[in-house]
Amino acid sequence: MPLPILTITPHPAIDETVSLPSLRPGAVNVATQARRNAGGKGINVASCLADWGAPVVALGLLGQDNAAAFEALFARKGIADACQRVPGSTRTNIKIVAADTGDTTDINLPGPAVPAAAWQALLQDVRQRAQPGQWALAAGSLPPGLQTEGYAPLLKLLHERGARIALDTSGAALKQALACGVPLALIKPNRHELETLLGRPLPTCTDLREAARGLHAQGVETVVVSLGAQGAFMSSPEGAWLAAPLPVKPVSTVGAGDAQVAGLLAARHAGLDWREALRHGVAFATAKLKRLGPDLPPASEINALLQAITLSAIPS
Ligand SMILES: Nc1ncnc2c1ncn2[C@@H]1O[C@H](COP(=O)(O)OP(=O)(O)O)[C@@H](O)[C@H]1O
Ligand SMILES: O=P(O)(O)OC[C@H]1O[C@](O)(COP(=O)(O)O)[C@@H](O)[C@@H]1O
Repeated sequence: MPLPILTITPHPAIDETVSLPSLRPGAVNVATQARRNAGGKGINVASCLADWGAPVVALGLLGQDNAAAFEALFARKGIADACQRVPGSTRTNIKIVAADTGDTTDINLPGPAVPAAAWQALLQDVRQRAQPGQWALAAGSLPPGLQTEGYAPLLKLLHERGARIALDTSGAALKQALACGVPLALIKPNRHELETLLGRPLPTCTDLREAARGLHAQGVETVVVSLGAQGAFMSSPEGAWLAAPLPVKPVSTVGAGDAQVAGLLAARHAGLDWREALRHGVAFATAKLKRLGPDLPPASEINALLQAITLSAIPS
């Protein structure tokens, strides 16, 4: 029985997606529809992994007053629910999808402050569950109460337990996590997040290659940079590649990055190499772009996308 993938989401969200014909700031905007679903980075990754058939345990911190949407998602997909419940409600993040431009505008709110005891309980649970060689993903921003110490205690714990650590976060949380010196198997910033981290623009593949070299020197095994409509870049111990985007008219870009992380993890969990992992990442993300919410289409659709992906090797 393969070890399940652990996803750890300290700051989940209910995503409220509001569809508009066009977004006019400062005016009255009349929506054509709205939908709410359980989300947040590690939750979305768990959801895609479960759709693909990979075993997954969701850890994190859920507000006890509106946990039902998450519980329903976990039950529907057979995701093991190991989330701590904290006082209050999980935050709601607003996603505005404008039909005319195809752009999505994200308004992400802060969740309730996390009591120290809930974070300690989460760390204790991770200590008991994580096994040598097991894939564990820490994902998303950090809620009020956790921003000072950041991801460091969690990453140190996972490293002590011998887990293979993937991290998908941004801003100060990413900077702090890299500074704590724990070796990471995978990070997946988007281009903007990596530019913010390094404080310089990274417009070309050469710039991305150079940036990845610096991250490898800091103990990051593989760096995947999602490039939106330009595809995705990977620098790994097996080589560096640029994956061309597949032609798609996105229904919403929310969760595309999370689907990409799920594809990367699904492939590595199945014993595939990094090159195949990049292909799975792009296929999952492309499939996700075609739909709202946290679900992937059936495996047959993903497999068809996998056949269409082209990778170009980037010389070192
Ligand atoms: N407009 C698009 N056309 C084709 N592929 C896209 C498009 N937008 C995103 N993707 C795919 O989805 C992946 C993740 O999207 P991206 O927006 O970069 O992630 P994030 O949500 O983390 O910012 C990209 O690497 C790419 O493969
Ligand atoms: O953890 P953060 O950075 O606050 O972001 C949370 C938001 O990101 C999402 O996980 C989507 O992320 P991606 O579009 O990068 O895949 C939403 O479900 C959620 O509202």
